[in-house]
Amino acid sequence: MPDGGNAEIYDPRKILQDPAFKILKPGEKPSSEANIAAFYNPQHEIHIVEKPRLKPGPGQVLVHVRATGICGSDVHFWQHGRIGDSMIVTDECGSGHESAGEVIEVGPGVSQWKVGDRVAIEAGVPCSKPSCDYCRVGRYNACPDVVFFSTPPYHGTLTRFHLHPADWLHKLPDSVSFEEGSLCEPLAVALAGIERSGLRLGDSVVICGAGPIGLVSLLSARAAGAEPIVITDLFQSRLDFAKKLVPGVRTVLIPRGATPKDSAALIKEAAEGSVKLAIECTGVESSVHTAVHSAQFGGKVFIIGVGKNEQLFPFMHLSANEIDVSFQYRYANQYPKAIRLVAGGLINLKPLVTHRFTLEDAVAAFHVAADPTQGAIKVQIQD
Ligand SMILES: NC(=O)c1ccc[n+]([C@@H]2O[C@H](COP(=O)([O-])OP(=O)(O)OC[C@H]3O[C@@H](n4cnc5c(N)ncnc54)[C@H](O)[C@@H]3O)[C@@H](O)[C@H]2O)c1
Ligand SMILES: OC[C@H](O)C(O)[C@@H](O)CO
Ligand SMILES: [Zn+2]
Ligand SMILES: [Zn+2]
Repeated sequence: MPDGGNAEIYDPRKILQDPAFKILKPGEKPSSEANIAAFYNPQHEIHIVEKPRLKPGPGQVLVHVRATGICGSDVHFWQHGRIGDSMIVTDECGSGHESAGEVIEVGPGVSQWKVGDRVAIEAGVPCSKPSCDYCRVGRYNACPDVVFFSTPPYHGTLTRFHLHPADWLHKLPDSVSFEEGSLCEPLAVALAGIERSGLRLGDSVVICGAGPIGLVSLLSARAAGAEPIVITDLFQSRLDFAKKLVPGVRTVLIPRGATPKDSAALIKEAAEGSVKLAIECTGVESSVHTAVHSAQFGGKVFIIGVGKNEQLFPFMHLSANEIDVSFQYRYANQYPKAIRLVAGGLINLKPLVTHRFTLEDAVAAFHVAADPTQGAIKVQIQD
């Protein structure tokens, strides 16, 4: 953990060492109004904890978190204890980074927020120092000192009261619910991808994977004017969900064990040709290859999904077809745009929430999110 700045202010050890920090036993009732949260640990346990309700310091705001979505990465950290080589669960760690809530207290020097304001919480807080090249040029998702709440060691926003820097909250208009505000986080991922992919009106697109990220990418690609749009998945139920969400989308069920070339042939048949842009939202090697074989000469494969550390690439096919490959790492500068698109009615996130739980029942919510047979798209925890 880097020293100084946000890393020191949001030092996770302070909460773990606070006498008010307590892990509740299964079934144990928290005291009413306690600052409860869902934490996981290196033993792959998940539980409700009580933690201190901190006072906002200079430049900080205390938010009553009203809605939080469970992301696949929250489930992954709980069940597998790590993502890649750098994000490793080594202690009790708070989950959740898709959140929106209500300002309940402001710290000294905070003038832009008042009690009662409704906000979306941007979970990645970069250092913002002028000496940081990435922060200075606005590519702050690359800040080496970023505090990303819920990525170990930093505790997440799935808690009743969350302390946040005032500059990294975004106002929600009255027409945008807390639920939609929290969904602006995965939407920000998709919007960053759409922006950097260079998608233009009328471009043909395939989206590989119809999970939450594929679905918000679908909504974004539709709003950006892509046509036709094909979406793939291994599960018909996910494709049916996509079709309900965007009736004009063309769906392709990827047969288990099919070669990427065969899968790409199905996509090309559905799209009536090779596509200009393939947005990969699984991170699975065979799906990345399928995306590559679906793209036209001079097209692009834009990879949002994350997966195995090392993957093979169809090198000569990419080379002989001048196919560009790009990646997305989280997002920068997308929240205001996400909120405008939702408020303006261009993107409707509401149907994505399939399950709702109270904060006290967050552990049950995680079990539903982790069990594919439950058919959840987005599980939300509301308080
Ligand atoms: N780049 C980023 O900053 C960023 C941010 C958030 C999430 N992600 C990643 O995006 C990916 C998608 O996230 P999600 O929450 O939608 O995950 P998810 O697991 O819910 O959805 C993935 C979907 O892909 C489908 N799938 C799996 N293999 C497939 C294949 N071979 N062909 C077609 N479909 C296939 C699955 O059935 C599932 O419906 C994950 O890898 C996640 O870690 C990346
Ligand atoms: O939505 C943001 C992502 O889930 C995060 O990057 C996470 O996967 C790792 O920190
Ligand atoms: Zn996430
Ligand atoms: Zn920085």
